[in-house]
Amino acid sequence: MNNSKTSQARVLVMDENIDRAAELSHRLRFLNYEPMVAADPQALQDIDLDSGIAVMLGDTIVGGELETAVNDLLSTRPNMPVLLASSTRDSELAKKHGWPLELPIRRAQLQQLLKRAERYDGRDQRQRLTGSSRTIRKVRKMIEQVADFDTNVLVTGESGTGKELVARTIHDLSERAARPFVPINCGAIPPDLLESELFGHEKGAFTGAVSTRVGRFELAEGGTLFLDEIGDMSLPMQVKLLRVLQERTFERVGSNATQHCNVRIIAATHRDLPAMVADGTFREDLFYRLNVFPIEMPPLCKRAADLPALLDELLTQHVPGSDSTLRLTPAAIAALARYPWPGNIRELSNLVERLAIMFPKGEIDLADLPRKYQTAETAAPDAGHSTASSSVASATTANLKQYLQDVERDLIVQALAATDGVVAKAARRLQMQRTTLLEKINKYGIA
Ligand SMILES: Nc1ncnc2c1ncn2[C@@H]1O[C@H](COP(=O)(O)OP(=O)(O)OP(=O)(O)O)[C@@H](O)[C@H]1O
Repeated sequence: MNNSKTSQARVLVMDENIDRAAELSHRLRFLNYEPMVAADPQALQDIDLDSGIAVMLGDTIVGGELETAVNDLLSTRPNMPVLLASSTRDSELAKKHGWPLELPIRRAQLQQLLKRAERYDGRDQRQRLTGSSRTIRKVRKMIEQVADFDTNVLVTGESGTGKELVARTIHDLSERAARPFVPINCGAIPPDLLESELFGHEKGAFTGAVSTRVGRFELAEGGTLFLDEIGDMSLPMQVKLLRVLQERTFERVGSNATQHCNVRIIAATHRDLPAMVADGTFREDLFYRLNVFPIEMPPLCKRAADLPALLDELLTQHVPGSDSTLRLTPAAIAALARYPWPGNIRELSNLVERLAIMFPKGEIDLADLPRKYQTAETAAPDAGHSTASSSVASATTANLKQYLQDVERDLIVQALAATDGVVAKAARRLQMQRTTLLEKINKYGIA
């Protein structure tokens, strides 16, 4: 039976395998989508691409002419969702745009991804979790796995690693996307005010309650409530929260009227909750309620391979006008890759914002960076962090060779992508000899 959609969304099917494309088109029609098949770049040009389209690729496409055509297409339509067959995941295309689609295609997965792609189309991609390192790919996969369930999620990780972004992405990909995403920082609100913030209050419920106020649970009705810094919540408040999670009901402060709520909970903390449970400062029952699906965000120093992509992303965010020529030299990027980043992506974002003000155009070289970023060795003490950051720094030093190789490989891939694979141009961009670049391309097995 067809689904109940009234207007048909277009799905561009790109596959050099004609039989498979035909079979997929048949399935798409059955699911009430309008398939348009392109088996080569010429066919792609003949297709009317005005309406929102989800793009799907067969596994033979990457590296071929179609990939170039698709890249051209996506350069003018950065919000277009792309469903990619599994064996293409390592390509630049997959890293930038793709949502993995397993082959052979199963109807349930296809339907789920198409629904998600329809919801996603047109959304601001700046909020996407940038990066293609192994850890971040794993996080992305977990987000996709859990998004469609109402399961409670606990996101852990150091401050500034992107925990809130993870929560928003889960919400955006979920069936609740059209309803509110309501964040609250439990650590920033005085304990005696947190209850009324969460549940609201009636007029006159306490001194200062001059009018009735709706709480965050009510504001988030039908959507997602993001409880940031949950580890900072007082024990009495933990008891109250536990009750809402168990019974899905609450009362405004000063009211006897019980209200039902339909809210998905995502909590986050930089604290070690199991240790807090052990020393009695966090309730074990609440911990288990929240920790149904844990996601751990890696610190930036463990995601060296993502640094160039994050810099690109943050430059786009902080530099007004997408045609800016501002970029960092390889030497500057290499220095940033050595830095331990105790403040994680937030610190990186602040730095990029500052650089974008100081150098609105052109190249930012090593000497242009604030001093503490120029060499990792001087960075750790300057950063004012104690044991945690020194251990991060020593771990970084131990992996320095691998770390720098990851960054070098990424820079080469980016330079090649930016110069359409012309090695001589890429070499100029990277300020290295063409022969050296060829050696490195060989060494890293870059296709
Ligand atoms: N993968 C990413 N790509 C681009 N920007 C990111 C990414 N992750 C985080 N950011 C940016 O870094 C900043 C910090 O992220 P976020 O607030 O989600 O971190 P957090 O872990 O929730 O921090 P805290 O624990 O301090 O609340 C934000 O400006 C966010 O947009």
